[in-house]
Amino acid sequence: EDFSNGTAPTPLTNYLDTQYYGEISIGSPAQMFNVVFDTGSANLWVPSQRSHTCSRRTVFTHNRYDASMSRTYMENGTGFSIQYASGNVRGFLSEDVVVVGGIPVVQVFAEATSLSAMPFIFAKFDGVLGMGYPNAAIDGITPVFDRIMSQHVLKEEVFSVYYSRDPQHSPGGELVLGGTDPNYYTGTFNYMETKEMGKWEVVMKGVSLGTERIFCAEGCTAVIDTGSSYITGPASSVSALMKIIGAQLDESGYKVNCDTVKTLPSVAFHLGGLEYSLTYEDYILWQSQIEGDVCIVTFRGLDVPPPTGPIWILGANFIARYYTEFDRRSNRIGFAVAV
Ligand SMILES: CC(C)(C)OC(=O)N[C@@H]1CNC[C@H](C(=O)N(Cc2cccc(Cl)c2Cl)C2CC2)C1
Repeated sequence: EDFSNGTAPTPLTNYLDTQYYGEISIGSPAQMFNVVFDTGSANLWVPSQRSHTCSRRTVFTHNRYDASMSRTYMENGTGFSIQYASGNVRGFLSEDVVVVGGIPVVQVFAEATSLSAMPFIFAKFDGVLGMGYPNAAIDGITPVFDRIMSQHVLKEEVFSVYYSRDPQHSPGGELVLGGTDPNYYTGTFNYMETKEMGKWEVVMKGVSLGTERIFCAEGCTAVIDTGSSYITGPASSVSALMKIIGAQLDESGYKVNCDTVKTLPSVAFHLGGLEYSLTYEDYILWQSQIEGDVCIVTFRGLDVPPPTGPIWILGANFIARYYTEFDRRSNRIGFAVAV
């Protein structure tokens, strides 16, 4: 990929509208990995060849980084662990040449030696490339995008994300470093300042069902998280919302009767002076399964304790409808209607 015009695109794969990942390389010669570009975190980790738990070839189907095969590998060895809400990753730090969208950087990253079964057993991707701010980075490691910005090769200090809405679509999505891709949005961008320096989050003025603003009426925080599949909100608000639309909660989330889907109301998020509405087409995952069609509602209850919470997390299903530009130069987020 030549990024002579100062922008570097990476095509993404869309797995079931819930996981969007693209290819990067680490090491010389290049070892390829599929990673989620996650604005909700700020570290890069991939599975390690030097791993006891992941070494059972039968179970482990992901690519693993092999330092002994890279002539540009530099040892670090510091311990590393990430505690996700839904699981954890443990390993140690290494340094090597990482190439994203054709741009090479010398990067400190984590070789994962143990991944919690949940949720990584469902992961189609190998690892995670955090696109968050440096202050969110564990072990104070400079994130990949910061290393790229300091090379002054990008036209603008921004990156943009397109997520397709159905897996058959090709490409399943696109990450652009340094700009936006007019092929994937229409109209103009509406920008809003990030709530505080160092997080991809904005002030939200309310959540409406139909025309009535029923949640977050006094204002709350919305995190724009490319690494989350769904929309999460305070459990009490989400369960009230699900009750109104007649969704039932079972072990794998909220479901509605597929016959009622077309009558479901829009849910709107009031951000930066505009209402961003999602129709049932945006928030219902219609899955044809053996025992018949299942209609999953892509909302989840999640209570994040203060001072961080209460927050709403707008994930892949929101980004699939609204093309998103993350602007590090002006610390703002822009939305345009995705095509
Ligand atoms: C506090 C801190 C640790 C920084 O928080 C985070 O890193 N918070 C991350 C915020 N973004 C989503 C991340 C996440 O949940 N997963 C797991 C995941 C997501 C979707 C689908 C699947 Cl299968 C999986 Cl495994 C990583 C892949 C991005 C956690």
